[in-house]
Amino acid sequence: MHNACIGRGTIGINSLYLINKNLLMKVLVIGAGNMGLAYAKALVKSEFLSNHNLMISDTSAEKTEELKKISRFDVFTNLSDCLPKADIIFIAVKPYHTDELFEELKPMMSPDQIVISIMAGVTIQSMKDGLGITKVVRAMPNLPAQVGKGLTSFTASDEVSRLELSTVENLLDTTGRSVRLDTENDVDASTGISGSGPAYVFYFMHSMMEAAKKMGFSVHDSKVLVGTTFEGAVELFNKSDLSPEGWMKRVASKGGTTRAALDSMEDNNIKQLIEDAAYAAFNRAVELGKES
Ligand SMILES: NC(=O)C1=CN([C@@H]2O[C@H](COP(=O)(O)OP(=O)(O)OC[C@H]3O[C@@H](n4cnc5c(N)ncnc54)[C@H](OP(=O)(O)O)[C@@H]3O)[C@@H](O)[C@H]2O)C=CC1
Ligand SMILES: O=C(O)[C@@H]1CCC=N1
Repeated sequence: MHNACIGRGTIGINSLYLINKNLLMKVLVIGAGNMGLAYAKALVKSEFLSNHNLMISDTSAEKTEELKKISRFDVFTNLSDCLPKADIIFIAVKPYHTDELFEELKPMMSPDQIVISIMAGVTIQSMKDGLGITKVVRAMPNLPAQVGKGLTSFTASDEVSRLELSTVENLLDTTGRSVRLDTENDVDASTGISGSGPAYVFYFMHSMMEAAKKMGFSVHDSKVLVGTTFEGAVELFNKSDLSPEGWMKRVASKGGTTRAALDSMEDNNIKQLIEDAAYAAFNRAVELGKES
């Protein structure tokens, strides 16, 4: 059983003190890719950071030049120019870049800095060893963070204080909701559900769009049919306590069209295949942890 504490992305009374305090802190995001940029954009829009307290760094000069033109944050190619100024550092590079990155960061790190890694599978111990610090948060967000509807699960090393954890939670909630978990194994498990999960949804959407196109719909119309169906179903699901099975029963009439589709899925054991896929992602996260 996973124990979770779910943040809603809203600002509580206790957070007011933190907001004022946090306006003074500086955050650095390393890696301006899908996720790093999603966090950077959400953080600069939030109440927790004032302008130019958000720094972002990427190895690609082309990317940093582009970012300088459009962004409200300070952009760096050289980590030595920004890392020492940061209180909180988000690491958003691919797991296979950790060795070279940690080697570069280690001599510049200071013990008060808090590192929040969003890298799949990279363990707290490997970050402590690789960076020579103790305050480490291991987080697993997902892609809807780009539109403020993300889900970030996280757990932290014992050295991160309760107040620091509240700050971290506030920062994570800028991209949606956060779930605090007890163990790193829970974070690996959540990687198999919410971290990788958007891709499973897109897989299902793609399959439905392919079927629609085979039935003669244009790409545009297939997108509208599928996208609107997902949007409506998710809204129903989120706005009630009814289980997915309960909702399935409401759609399916006895002897009707939906029953025919659901029977076909059952016959093909789709449920088991999806479960296997989620476990494949979970197991891969554990494996990455052993490699890190
Ligand atoms: N994409 C997703 O849905 C999710 C991803 N994650 C995790 O987020 C992390 C980032 O993924 P994603 O954003 O998709 O990856 P991206 O490849 O989009 O972004 C990573 C960026 O970091 C840059 N980079 C590489 N090394 C360094 C370095 N030493 N210093 C600064 N920048 C560097 C890369 O440059 P270059 O391209 O030139 O290498 C790239 O621009 C991964 O570890 C992944 O596990 C977690 C949850 C969801
Ligand atoms: O595929 C990956 O490894 C990352 C982690 C979760 C989503 N993307």
